Amino acid sequence: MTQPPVDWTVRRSAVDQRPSPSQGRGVESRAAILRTAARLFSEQGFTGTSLQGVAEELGMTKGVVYHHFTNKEAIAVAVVEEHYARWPAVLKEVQALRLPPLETCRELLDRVAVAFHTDVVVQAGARLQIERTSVTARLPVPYVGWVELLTSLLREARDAGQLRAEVVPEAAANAVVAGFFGVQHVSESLHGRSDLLERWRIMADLLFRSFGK
Ligand SMILES: CCC[C@@H]1OCC(CO)=C1C(=O)O
Repeated sequence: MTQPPVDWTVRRSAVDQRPSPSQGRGVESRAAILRTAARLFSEQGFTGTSLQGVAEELGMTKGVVYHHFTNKEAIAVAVVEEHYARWPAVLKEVQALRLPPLETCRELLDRVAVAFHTDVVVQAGARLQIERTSVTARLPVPYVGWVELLTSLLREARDAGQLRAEVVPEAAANAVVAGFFGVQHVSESLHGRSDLLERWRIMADLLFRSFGK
């Protein structure tokens, strides 16, 4: 059974979001602004990044940036939205492998770990969520999409007889989300995510071996 589409619906912020351009140079400019802002947010944080700084990095005027985004908060919301927008395609790729549910969980998060290791938009989204109280706009609610999806997958694993009898799918899903979040945060804080994949492998082995029969 394929999982219901995860509700990664973004809770639209209070920030006025300009409509995304539909074609041509506008699309490229908006994408370039997001990539550059993501790099600066990831390196310097939300308060350490200015819209002026994003424009200067791109060799653009502030006016061009304002054409796409009403303010720095709107850029931050768009970056976090792009962070979450990565996951449905990863889920679809893994589902196409038609693995058993527990292996689908593991494979999915192994690929998400690679994205946290290499994708600056994913990295920026994670940092902005940690700094969310400094972002004066309503960011998407963190973690809940993953808890929902992993609970669904682990219920399938239970129903397929893959889980030990005492493993409660929702509790296990929350443990996986907390474990993944913690591993990527510790790796980023101590080693700039250089050892993220190894740290995740160790955590995932412990978690998934404790779930399985
Ligand atoms: C997959 C674990 C949860 C994930 O880890 C970092 C982060 C950023 O907030 C997450 C999220 O909001 O879903």
